[in-house]
Formats: sequence, C-alpha cells, structure tokens
Amino acid sequence: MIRELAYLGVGSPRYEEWLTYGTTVLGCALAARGEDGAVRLRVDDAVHRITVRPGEQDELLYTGWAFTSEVELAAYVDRLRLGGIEVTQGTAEECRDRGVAVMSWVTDPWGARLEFVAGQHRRPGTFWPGRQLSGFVADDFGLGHVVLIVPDLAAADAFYADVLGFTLSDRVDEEHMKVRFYHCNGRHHSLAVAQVPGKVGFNHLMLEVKSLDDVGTGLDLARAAGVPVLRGLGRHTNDLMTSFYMATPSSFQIEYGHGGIIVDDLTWIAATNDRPSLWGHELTEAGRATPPGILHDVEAVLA
Ligand SMILES: Cc1ccc(O)c(O)c1CC[C@@H]1C(=O)CC[C@]2(C)C(=O)CC[C@@H]12
Ligand SMILES: [Fe+2]
Repeated sequence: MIRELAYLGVGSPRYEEWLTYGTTVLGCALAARGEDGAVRLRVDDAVHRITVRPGEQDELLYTGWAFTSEVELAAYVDRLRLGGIEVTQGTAEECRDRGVAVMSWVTDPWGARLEFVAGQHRRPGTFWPGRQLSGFVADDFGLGHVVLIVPDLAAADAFYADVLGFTLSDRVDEEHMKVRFYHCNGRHHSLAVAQVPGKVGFNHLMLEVKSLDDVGTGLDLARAAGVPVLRGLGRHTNDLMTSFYMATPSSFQIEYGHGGIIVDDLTWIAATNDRPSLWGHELTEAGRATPPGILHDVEAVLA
C-alpha cells in the first residue's frame, strides 16, 4: 500500500522565485538544482521533496507516492494491472531525476500523474532549515498533504479509494464545499479532493512545522515579503491543524500549519463535518481576488 506523499513536481515560469520564497518564507533548504535548472527544496533528510521546474505555465506535473519497498511496489503495480489500470514504468533517467530507486506511474481520470516509488534517496543528519525554524513534520509522515480539485467527487473517490487504496479519513459536506480527505499513514490526510464542477486542478500543498511559533513567524515573514495571505489563521475541524494559506509564485497555494492529529486505523471512524474550520481561516481580500489554485476546464483536459 501507499505509505507517504514522497514528493511533488510543478512547472512554472516563475520557478526561480522559489529560491528565496522557499527558503526565507517557507524555511525549506535548497537542494542541488535540476539539470533543467529546476529549483529543489528539502524539508527533511530526503534529498529533495519539492521540485519547481521551468515551464511555460503553472502546472502540476506529478505527485510522488512512496512504498515501504520495491517488493511492495511491484505487488501493488501487479494488482493495479489486474484491475485493468494502465501502469507505465519510469525510466532510469526519471528515477535519477526524482531521487528514487524505482518508479511506476499512472494518471487519474483527469490526467493528473501519480508516481509510485520506492527507495527515495536520503542523507541522514543533513537537513538544516532555510530560516530560523524548529523544523518540519515530515520523515515517515511524508511531505505534507496535497489538495486536488476534481469535477466529480464520486468518480474521484472511486479512483483514489477503491482503485488506489487511499483510506478515507472524513468529509466536509457543505452546499458550496464538498471535500474528501484520505490518509496512507498517521497523518490525518496526505491527499484531499475538493469538488469544483467543470474544473480540474491543484489547490494547495500543506507543510506542517514543528511549533506554533514557526507558523506565526511564517505569517510575519510572508507579510513582510509581500506574499499574499489568502486565508488567515484558523483551525480545521477534522485534523485540528492550526494554519493559514498563502500564495506562491506558481498559482497554487501553501497551507502552513502545526498541530495536526495522528490517526490510527484501529480506532478511526470516518465522520462528516459540516464546516471546514473550528474558527478562523477567513478568506482575505487577496484570497477573494485569487482563483483557487492551478485550474483547468475539464473539457480542455479530456480533449
Ligand atoms: C476543510 C479542510 C480541512 C483540512 C485541510 O487541510 C484543509 O485544507 C481544509 C480546507 C479545504 C479548503 C476549504 O476549506 C475551502 C475551499 C477549498 C479552498 C477549495 O476550494 C479546495 C480546498 C478547500
Ligand atoms: Fe489542507
């Protein structure tokens, strides 16, 4: 089974801004640049977990999902193929680029690429944050979480839960906001899908830091750097995380938070929440003026 969100790759014309944004605001460390000039960021001892490549437009290129071993990965790929899913093996060059031993990939019903990997490269004891920061909650919990925008929540659930095996954590079911949250380790969610009829996209990447002061400092630094804050500080109903949302140079958002709960499959029951937050997370003026991430029309994507 999938065990963690290992990495994320996006393309963006403003990729070089991540050199300063990624370090001085987010507190990530820089890794060696990619062969194409890509900016690569670290949040723990993994060689890199965020890659922002040069590109004509802001685009989600891939998410990487790690297994405990290549044996587990091979068994999973066999099962997907038996179920009629097309799975492509990654090339040696792709594996080198991603910093993994092995990789296979699929696309979701709307073309988002998911890479399944084992043997991510690590350099124990070498992570130092890019600014004063107590650190990221990552390692075996993975990079954080990603929230995808899908046109049809039921179809997304059929793919992500029934086919890929993500475990439902809970749902937010409101008239204007329908979201499903999934886990693959103790982190409350590593993936969520939010329904926006007619649209496909990538809303945010969540990074969890080790102290509430890191979140507050991040908020100060974002404001000082002129980074638009899109939703103010708040606390989520489901994972109890205290966080805020900010813009990035690349259209998607970063949720920057602390204090998310850890779920245990032996006792966890998937509930439905009728609101997203206990308090806060108020949309700012900048948030109202900003589209919710990298968005495409579903007709254009499937054409
Ligand atoms: C509700 C919730 C729980 C846990 C999270 O980590 C989390 O990001 C969210 C927020 C989901 C978020 C929202 O509340 C407003 C509408 C949003 C922005 C979307 O359009 C996609 C994600 C949605
Ligand atoms: Fe989130």
